[in-house]
Amino acid sequence: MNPVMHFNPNYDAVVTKCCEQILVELPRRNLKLSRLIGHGAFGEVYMGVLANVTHLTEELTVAVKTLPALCTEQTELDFLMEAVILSKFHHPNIVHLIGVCFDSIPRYIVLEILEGGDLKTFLRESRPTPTRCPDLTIRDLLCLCLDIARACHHLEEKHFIHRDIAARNCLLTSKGPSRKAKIADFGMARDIYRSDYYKKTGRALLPVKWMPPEAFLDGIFTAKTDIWSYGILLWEIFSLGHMPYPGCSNEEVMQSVTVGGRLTPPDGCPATVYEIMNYCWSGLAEERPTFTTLVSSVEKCLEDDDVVSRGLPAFYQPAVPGTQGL
Ligand SMILES: C[C@@H](Oc1cc(-c2cccc(S(C)(=O)=O)c2)cnc1N)c1cc(F)ccc1N1NC=CN1
Repeated sequence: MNPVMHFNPNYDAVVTKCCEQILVELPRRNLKLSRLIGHGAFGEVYMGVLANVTHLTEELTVAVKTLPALCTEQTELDFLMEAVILSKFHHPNIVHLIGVCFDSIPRYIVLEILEGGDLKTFLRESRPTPTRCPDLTIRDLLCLCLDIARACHHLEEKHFIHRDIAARNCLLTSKGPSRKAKIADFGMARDIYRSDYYKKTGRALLPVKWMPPEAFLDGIFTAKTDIWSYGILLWEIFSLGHMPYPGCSNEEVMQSVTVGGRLTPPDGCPATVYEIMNYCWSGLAEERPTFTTLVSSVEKCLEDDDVVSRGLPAFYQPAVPGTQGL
């Protein structure tokens, strides 16, 4: 059946109307796109310059998500829904939505630019090499963990399930020591919210390696889903951007995790940090911590000199840390 037939034009008209009241429409003439940053789920993402933002700032460098002119109504609504979701959150560790240009084609979502780029790329670029010591210290890594824990705590307080907490969906304000990490992509939550299950339920498209057993076995998503994913994100950060369960297929990971298999600690990972990871990976969802607990646990690690004073391995072995029970 043609999926478009499912549309209830009244519903979509209402959604569009109410969204217009929530979103800040920016004058398109004030926005100039410059270089291509990359390709998002919808279309291209550009760096741009927004003029006449306020009487205080003449020009503002921004990131612009574009929606291809040729797209379905479903994709249009997905794009709109993503902007609505982003507009709901105001937190120092969640990307800020500046506004939209929805008045004509091509449609734009205008976001604050995070010039440090995505967290996964940053971690991989920070790995020591035979000729270069590690750029990052344990303290640096823990600060990144704390930033995202605070963002997730904000979502938890608003009873919002993100469903895709992962390094690829986090960005950095800069690559330097003053860097801040922010959650900057809500695509998974948007798709489920719009019940576009067909987009995500194909297991190949689900982030299985970041999901707890009840999610990939029974499709059960709760606040405790994000807790498990956050534990995987901790492992991504302390492994400096390795793929979790390296070399394993989604099927192999599901089989192993279901019977208690877990990731082993990355090289140089402090025992107290690995304890937090395992707490997040409790098989029973109700035994996992809250983000309130996680924020204070990571803060405690930052205050513990025995933890933060440790160095990272001088030279990372190419062989990625193994995994238990796989
Ligand atoms: C939508 C896009 O948003 C942004 C990307 C970059 C950004 C991302 C990568 C590199 C650079 S940079 C250092 O070249 O300016 C800037 C900077 N700020 C953004 N607000 C994004 C958000 C994410 F959560 C994850 C990845 C991306 N994208 N989309 C396309 C590429 N990355």
